[in-house]
Amino acid sequence: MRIGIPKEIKNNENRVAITPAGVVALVNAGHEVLIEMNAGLGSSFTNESYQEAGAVIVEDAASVWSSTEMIMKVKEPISSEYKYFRKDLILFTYLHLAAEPALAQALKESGVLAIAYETVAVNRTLPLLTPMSEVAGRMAAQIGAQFLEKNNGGKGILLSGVPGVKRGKVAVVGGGMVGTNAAKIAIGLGADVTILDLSPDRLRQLDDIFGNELTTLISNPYNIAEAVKEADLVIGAVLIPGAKAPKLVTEEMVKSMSPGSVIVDVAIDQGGIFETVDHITTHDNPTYVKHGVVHYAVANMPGAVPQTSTVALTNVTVPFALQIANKGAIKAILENDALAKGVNVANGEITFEAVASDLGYNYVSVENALNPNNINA
Ligand SMILES: NC(=O)C1=CN([C@@H]2O[C@H](COP(=O)(O)OP(=O)(O)OC[C@H]3O[C@@H](n4cnc5c(N)ncnc54)[C@H](O)[C@@H]3O)[C@@H](O)[C@H]2O)C=CC1
Ligand SMILES: CC(=O)C(=O)O
Repeated sequence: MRIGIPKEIKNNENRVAITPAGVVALVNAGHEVLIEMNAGLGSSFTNESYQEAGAVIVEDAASVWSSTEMIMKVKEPISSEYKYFRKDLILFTYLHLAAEPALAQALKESGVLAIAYETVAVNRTLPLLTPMSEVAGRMAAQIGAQFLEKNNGGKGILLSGVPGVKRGKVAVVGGGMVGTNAAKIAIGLGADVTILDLSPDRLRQLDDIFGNELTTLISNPYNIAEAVKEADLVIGAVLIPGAKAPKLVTEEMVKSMSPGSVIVDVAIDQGGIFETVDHITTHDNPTYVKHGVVHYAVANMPGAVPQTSTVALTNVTVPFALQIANKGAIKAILENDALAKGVNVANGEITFEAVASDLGYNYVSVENALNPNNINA
């Protein structure tokens, strides 16, 4: 199969969808890899390092998209890339379609076979989301600490406090990958950390991991309101796979926070959990202030630490890309339930139930969408 890797063009997106090691794996299996010139530079991979691994460097994005069967990306395509969509194209990338209605429409109309990293599922885990959630969760505590500094717009506290002065309070809503990693770093920074999750079993696991260093609370509107009101930093880390994130933190709750507090809405890629987060921010302009609270809502946080993120991401994506390339997409999907769960759009149909329901489309199962006879039957 011919596999194309365009340069990422989202604001400050420095990751790339493949490393030289990934190229070697694909080329050794008999595939061709075409990489847009300089696509790896943001992650410190030169054109020469890709060529030595066996890839072909292509000058422009249009040629990468038009001359390959599968495009591997990091971020969801932005509108200037929709023109490259076509019926016989496989797109393997993050998509977050519940929060991207225009992209969902463009993929449907074009007939692209779109496989979303974030919904590929093995049992109840999301292996292609996990490494970036680890990165973003760890960053969230770090970023929160930074914006709590007075010169960055915050109230001017050090999360650890110092002897004789109380510590800062961090509330993490959602105790999955992002939440656990945010808690780990916030605890490491010396903060007083509370985590809220819907699942009592998850809270038990977190209690086993962190012991008395972490307060666990069941997630309900009462507990969220209390925790948010007391917190200096609130981190949004909830996910219902594929679906638009629920607005768990209301405007009233945000108003109850003291001036100069900070919100980091990591779940913004699925629409965000704070009512007061009304737009996605960028690494160039990461925050805005509403009701006296600093809001951070960057949807590609790991793009700021590309040397870590690109390797972590491609460690998990390349084995799935190999399956698709080796078997052909349809056989690979039908033989691997994990990959089938990643399919969000096929043959003009939305094939992920939560996406269809959030965007108001009919849901068609992957098997039926891949076999048009079934749809008409
Ligand atoms: N902004 C960015 O750059 C990045 C954003 N993300 C996003 O972060 C979000 C979280 O991802 P993960 O931690 O990997 O998901 P996860 O599936 O590991 O964890 C989500 C947690 O939310 C909990 N949850 C569900 N409903 C809840 C509720 N009402 N109250 C409290 N908890 C609830 C679940 O029980 C689960 O423990 C996702 O939207 C993901 O796409 C991930 C990486 C980068
Ligand atoms: C998960 C995601 O969308 C990201 O890492 O940018």
